[in-house]
Amino acid sequence: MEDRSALVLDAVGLQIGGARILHDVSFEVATGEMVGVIGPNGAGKTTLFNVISGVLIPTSGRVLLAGKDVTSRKVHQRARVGLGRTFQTSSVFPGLSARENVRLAAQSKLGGATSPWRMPRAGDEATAVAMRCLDEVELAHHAGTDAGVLSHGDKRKLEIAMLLATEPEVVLLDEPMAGVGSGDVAGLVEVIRRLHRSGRTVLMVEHHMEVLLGLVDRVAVMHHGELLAIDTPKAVMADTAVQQAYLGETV
Ligand SMILES: Nc1ncnc2c1ncn2[C@@H]1O[C@H](COP(=O)(O)OP(=O)(O)OP(=O)(O)O)[C@@H](O)[C@H]1O
Repeated sequence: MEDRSALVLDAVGLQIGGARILHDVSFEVATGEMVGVIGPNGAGKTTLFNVISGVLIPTSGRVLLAGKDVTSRKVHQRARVGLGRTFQTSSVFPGLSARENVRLAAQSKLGGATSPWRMPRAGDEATAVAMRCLDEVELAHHAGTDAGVLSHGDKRKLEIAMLLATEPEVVLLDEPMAGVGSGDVAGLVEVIRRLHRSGRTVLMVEHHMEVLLGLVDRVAVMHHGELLAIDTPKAVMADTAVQQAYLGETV
């Protein structure tokens, strides 16, 4: 399976001081697959994302992206191999329009220069990419709107558009539903579903269980820094070890 895997975690461990934060985590995500990551508070989900994206370097084990060992590579180097990530907290520039936000992300991919008058052609191309990405997340009608006044749901869509502008093959979504009003959930779910249908590989941490279970192909369950289970949503929810881990919490 390794050669058709977009992402491989091979016995990944992270020790900080005396604390064992991740222990022997191994799983593979196939190209085009969507996998959800769940687990009780403090289970290690964010740390796992940090290890995959290069924010943290594991103290043992390997991380492979598209077959390449990226274990010791930095965040921007992993981006070059096709990894993109959104964060729990909003990363948009509130005083810039939605289009400008995506255009800057596109420009960073197209050649680094963020000054539009120095690279007019790249600027035009970046604007075209920005409009295409905004369209993909159903936000084209807000292209000229300041990002700061968008609803939480639209800000999340904008972050996904900014991510798409960097053309990632593997997309990490960190709690995309966090802070999103109930009226915006369905639209955002549709955008994430479309990301998946377009052939991208998606890994998503999400506390909104109903949303997650309805979207993903498989669910990875973290508990005390270990991978407790990885299977279809139905099989995972029927797993007694998983139910035990969530005892006292709502699954
Ligand atoms: N830099 C650090 N030093 C020491 N302990 C840490 C560090 N970072 C995280 N931890 C601990 O590692 C564990 C896993 O944290 P992590 O944030 O990855 O969990 P999580 O599953 O994302 O939790 P939540 O659902 O609450 O966001 C927690 O017990 C946390 O306190």
